[in-house]
Amino acid sequence: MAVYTTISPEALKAFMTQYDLGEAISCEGIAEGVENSNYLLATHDGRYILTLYEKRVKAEELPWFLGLMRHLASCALPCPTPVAGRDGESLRSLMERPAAITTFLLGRPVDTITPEICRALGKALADFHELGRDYPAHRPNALGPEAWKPLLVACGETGDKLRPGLTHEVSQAIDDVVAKWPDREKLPYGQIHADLFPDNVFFQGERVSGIIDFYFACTDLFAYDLAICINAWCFPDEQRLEPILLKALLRGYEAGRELSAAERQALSVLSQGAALRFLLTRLYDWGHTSPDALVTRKDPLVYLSRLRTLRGMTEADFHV
Ligand SMILES: Nc1ncnc2c1ncn2[C@@H]1O[C@H](COP(=O)(O)OP(=O)(O)OP(=O)(O)O)[C@@H](O)[C@H]1O
Ligand SMILES: N[C@@H](CCO)C(=O)O
Repeated sequence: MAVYTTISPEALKAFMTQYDLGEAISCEGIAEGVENSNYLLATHDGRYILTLYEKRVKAEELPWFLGLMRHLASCALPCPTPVAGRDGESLRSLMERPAAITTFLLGRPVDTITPEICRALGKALADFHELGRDYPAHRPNALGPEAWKPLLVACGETGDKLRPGLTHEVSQAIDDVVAKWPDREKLPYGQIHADLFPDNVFFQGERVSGIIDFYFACTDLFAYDLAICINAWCFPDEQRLEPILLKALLRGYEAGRELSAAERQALSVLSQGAALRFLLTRLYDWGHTSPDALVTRKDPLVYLSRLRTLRGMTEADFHV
């Protein structure tokens, strides 16, 4: 569930007077998602998403995220566009939370990941990177390699309680991956989504019809974004990387942007880094979310299995 903040009818009515969208006909909480409170808002004008930003998203960073969405949508990438009120502002406040209305996108996340789906996803990711080049604003990746050790420390004993020896294993993996991490200046970088998981991509048939959830987006290596997708889309189960899905993802990506030899070579270590990033944030949430909270905690150990698989692979395995 992700409705942390309930909106009173009076507050919604007053909020809507700031827009040219007509009155709200309905405003229903959306169960999916974990970070923010999302509502499906119907007005006489159509359907929209109303988001109240909660804990993890910093209010001062919202203009960067909304600006990126606005920029990419204006370049015809299928992503939500922030809707401006009469005063031209799209970021405002509701129920004492930062809030914004964005456009509604058609389509659904896929139930089954196929090579065709991975190919389409890869092309959409390359489009994201290419179109983002004209968005000059910079946002450092707050969950990049420098963040991993402090995050592991902040997890305390959660890791070892979940799987004895986990903290030591992850600590060693961090040291190893950080030592091999590519120099950012040597690989192409720009705006990346950084959380392009299957629940954040809508499809109509085999066509990508929506990319949502921009709140981890940042300025980082393009190939790292691809490495995140390898983790999230190419493992049909906890630990088996399916080469056919990997090949389709890379081919799809290269239909939009060619990878350099250095990027190909870096995919192995970048994929291990991506596995570490999601293992660590899931572990942190595991230890910091009470089991009776209304949020479903995501299993960190899936990413331990993936990390192990990726550490057993060679650079050549990514030359599919
Ligand atoms: N622009 C949109 N058009 C249609 N549906 C949307 C849109 N944005 C969000 N949704 C719906 O709301 C759900 C939750 O959105 P989202 O994934 O952004 O939640 P979140 O809590 O902000 O992020 P997270 O996935 O990181 O927890 C989505 O699964 C989708 O069903
Ligand atoms: N995609 C993340 C959740 C937060 O965006 C995960 O699966 O761990």
